[in-house]
Amino acid sequence: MRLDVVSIFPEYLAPLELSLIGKARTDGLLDLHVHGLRDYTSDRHRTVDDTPYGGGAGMVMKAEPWALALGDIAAQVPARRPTLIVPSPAGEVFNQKLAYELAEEEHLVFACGRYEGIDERVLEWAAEQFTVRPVSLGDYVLNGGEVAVLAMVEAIGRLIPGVVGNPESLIEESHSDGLLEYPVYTKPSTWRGRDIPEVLLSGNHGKIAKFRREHQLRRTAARRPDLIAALDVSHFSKTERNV
Ligand SMILES: Nc1cc(-c2ccc3ccn(Cc4ccccc4)c3c2)n[nH]1
Repeated sequence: MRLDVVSIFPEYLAPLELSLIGKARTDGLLDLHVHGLRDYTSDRHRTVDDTPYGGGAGMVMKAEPWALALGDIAAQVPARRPTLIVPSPAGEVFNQKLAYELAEEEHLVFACGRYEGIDERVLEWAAEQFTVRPVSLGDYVLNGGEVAVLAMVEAIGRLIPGVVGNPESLIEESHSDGLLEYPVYTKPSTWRGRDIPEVLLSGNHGKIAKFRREHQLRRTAARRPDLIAALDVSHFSKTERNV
């Protein structure tokens, strides 16, 4: 997968050189390029923003540098129609389902806005050669798109085959089956007077699976009842429907 990120703070994306995503890049599983938007300006001050039409506080990102940057990227990779992800408070909310969907794409481009956002005409112009998707990280306000891109690239990148060492770990984690994950424990079995659930020492894999499933259901019901409501009844066994 090819990924391009455009930002006025390219150094903000440095964490993507670390850990699993960094290794995936050196292994050639992810082809990630970060671009500085100011490289697509032509004035002495490398201007990327201006005052908003209609008035109001703050500044808006000018369209031309974005069109030059995105046009350059699209020309570099004559792939199938790239998907342009535009982090925005006004976007569809990112979740594991969208992460899986985007992990299937050949080429993702991320446009990190700042200030009060990007001139809307950029998204209209980009729709000619990109599939444009405004995406929110959640219902809270950030100062720009970079943090959202770090989160999305990690969530998407780890789903690419070969990035995560043991693909089985992708199956049991939170949200992969619509439920939150069960509690996990490791040595020592007694820690500061606290024991782990005895069943986990039993070696009885059926009982352990049952314990874990029950705790997924309890944890999800307690912390995220909205996820329970969203699940189809076929997701639950007959006994679980009465939990
Ligand atoms: N989930 C989520 C995403 C964002 C986000 C994404 C990109 C940008 C670019 C500028 N801002 C600042 C901003 C704050 C409020 C209203 C308009 C712009 C951004 C915020 N906030 N929260």
